[in-house]
Amino acid sequence: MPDTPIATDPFVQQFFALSGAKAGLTNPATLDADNYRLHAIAQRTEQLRTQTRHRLITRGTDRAGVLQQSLERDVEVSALGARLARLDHLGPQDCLGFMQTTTGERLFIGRLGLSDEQGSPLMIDWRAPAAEPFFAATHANPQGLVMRRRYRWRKQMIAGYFDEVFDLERLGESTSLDDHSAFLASLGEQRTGKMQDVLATIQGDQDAIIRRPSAGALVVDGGPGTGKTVVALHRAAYLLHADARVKNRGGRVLVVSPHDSYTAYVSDILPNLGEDEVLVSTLSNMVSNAGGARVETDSVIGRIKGTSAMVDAVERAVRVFEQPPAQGLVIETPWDELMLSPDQWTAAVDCLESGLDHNTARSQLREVLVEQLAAKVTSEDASGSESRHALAANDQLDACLEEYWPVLDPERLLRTLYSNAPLLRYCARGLSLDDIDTLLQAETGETWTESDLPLLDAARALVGNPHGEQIRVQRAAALSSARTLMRQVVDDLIASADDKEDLSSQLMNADLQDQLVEQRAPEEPVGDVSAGPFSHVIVDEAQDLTDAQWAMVLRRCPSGSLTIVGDRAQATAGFSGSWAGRLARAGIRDVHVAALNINYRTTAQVMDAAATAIRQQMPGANVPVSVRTNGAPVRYAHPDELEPILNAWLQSHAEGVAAVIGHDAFTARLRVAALSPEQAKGLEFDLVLLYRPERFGSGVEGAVRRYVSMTRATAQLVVLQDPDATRAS
Ligand SMILES: Nc1ncnc2c1ncn2[C@@H]1O[C@H](COP(=O)(O)OP(=O)(O)OP(=O)(O)O)[C@@H](O)[C@H]1O
Repeated sequence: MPDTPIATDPFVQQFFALSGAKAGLTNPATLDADNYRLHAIAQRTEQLRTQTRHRLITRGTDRAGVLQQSLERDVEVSALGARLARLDHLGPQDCLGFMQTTTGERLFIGRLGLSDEQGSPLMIDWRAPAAEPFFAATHANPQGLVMRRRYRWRKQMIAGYFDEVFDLERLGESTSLDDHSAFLASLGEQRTGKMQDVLATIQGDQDAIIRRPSAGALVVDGGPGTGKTVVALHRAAYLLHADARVKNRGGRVLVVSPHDSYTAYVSDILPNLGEDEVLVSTLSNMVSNAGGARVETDSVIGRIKGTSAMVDAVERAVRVFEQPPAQGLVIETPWDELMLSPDQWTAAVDCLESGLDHNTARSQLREVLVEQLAAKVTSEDASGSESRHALAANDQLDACLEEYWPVLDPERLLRTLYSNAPLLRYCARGLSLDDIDTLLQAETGETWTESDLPLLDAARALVGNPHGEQIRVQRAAALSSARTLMRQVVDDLIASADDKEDLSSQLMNADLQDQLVEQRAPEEPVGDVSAGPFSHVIVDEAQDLTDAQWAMVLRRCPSGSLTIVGDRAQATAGFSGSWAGRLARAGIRDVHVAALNINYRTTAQVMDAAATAIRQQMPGANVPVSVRTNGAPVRYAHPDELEPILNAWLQSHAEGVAAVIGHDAFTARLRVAALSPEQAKGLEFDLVLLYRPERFGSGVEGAVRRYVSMTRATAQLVVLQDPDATRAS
């Protein structure tokens, strides 16, 4: 569509409310074309909203005739409802900016795509291939662009914009050359406690990672503040929209978060990108009904429970309860004594579907054994269905199953494994004898700890629901009686209908009857959504996952399509070696690594101090380069000065957020968080106060805690330490 400058047109809405230097430098007439397009977007979205609302009302009140039409109407009404919900959130503020190509075209880019009535694009969806140069063009490779403009929206108005020019000769009048300075200034803006929306300013190296195909395992490796989380979340939205493999596998994406504060911190980003369905969750929260797990305070126990040897031990423990009888068994029936030999038992087990959990396999095993035994009853004694019926209720067969394939409860199995010395020694073959003894001596309280949860998850996946068989039996009985009732109702309806042929052809349709019956039967237990499977899994702060946690991730991602986001220098337990080596140990091979090297969060002053802190223990740590070179110097003060420093900052800053890290007795207050170094991972604050960092621990662990904490600061870092303590940096 042509963008005709119409500065004099009073009906064109104005979208620019520029502040600061930009306001002074910009000639309003040069923004006419922008206003015109944004106005067109506003009008078109309003038009589509009105049309959709109208159609929804008309269809919603349609009196549909035959059943088929009524089903079609319901489907359309639900689709219209979803479309209206999307349109309600769409408007000019979803326009990220535009790019001008060497052919003179201006292409506007949006969070979603939108076309005018003739089908010409008003804005192109950011994930479409045509939008790629908007993010990817660089001075070295302008990708056919003369310039690009990125908007900075505040409260439905454009408060600023960043122009980048790639071809000065072709440039018209309408740009205000500011290259990176305005973008850099925007990085220093005060934070709100929620991750900011940065889609409009995604950088070329970040964009290239976001758009990588989903197959296999991609590691995004980068230091603090390099935009790994930004990339992770935008990649989730991109893959859901544009990656055929992810869409074909059901389009379910999981983002594994390191802790609940991170989940809350990033919670606006995906909905703002139009994705409400992505599950963002900690691994602990994915183990449902575990009764609020405690933090693991014993690091040795945490290490042991995090090993793959313990995951293997859980699996071996389940197999202990699946052993065939050593001798033949006798099953008494009203007609005869039936023999069940160990070989017949094994043959029955071989008939089971593969991949079933223990308790489901038990139900199937019972059915197979009933069939096998019923075949031994002669037809003179009983019919097939009589013998099957009797065997299904046979107490001796039940007793045999209870002995050789008992119903298991995952929680009890895990507690037994922890406390039963012979069982643990038999099952935990990959653990040293010392580790086994340590585990046997450990206190197992009533509540689980976070290090138990991956093992509990393994136990649940392998064992299944202990009440599953009971539920299946009840549901089968309810379905059977509902079907009988339905048949009677159908017969009665046919007998009294005027147009018998049409009604009977619809009602006798077996699918329809099944649907109606299903609605009457007790609900199938709702599956746990966090159990997966997911078509793609993104793991943030992946450097900290234990082998047992990786097993949890892989259980939910059978395709192995993973984005693994992390920084080896931020691994609290240390991370020597490569990503490929670490991940191979967790069972992930064929790994590709993409690096991010520019730090957008922390000023050079803070980053220098943090680099010194980490390099004391890890001389080769991959420390990123800060994009913002100016900033307040790191301030060092006595711990007693915490309150005065904090209060002075709160008084002089009406907005912004602060964090006190490492002070157990400090209570969080409005705009001030109280965190441990672990809880601070992934987050950021305008002001960070590091409380007695010399107490964060020694060696690599202590250095990593200090490094992570220091690199949370976007503007000011204050280190509060005793004067005689060694400097944290
Ligand atoms: N392209 C960008 N445009 C604007 N801001 C950006 C961009 N990339 C990253 N940022 C900002 O930089 C900060 C750090 O980003 P992010 O949290 O994604 O980094 P990270 O690599 O995950 O850091 P860490 O490992 O320390 O948690 C955030 O404020 C983010 O909004």
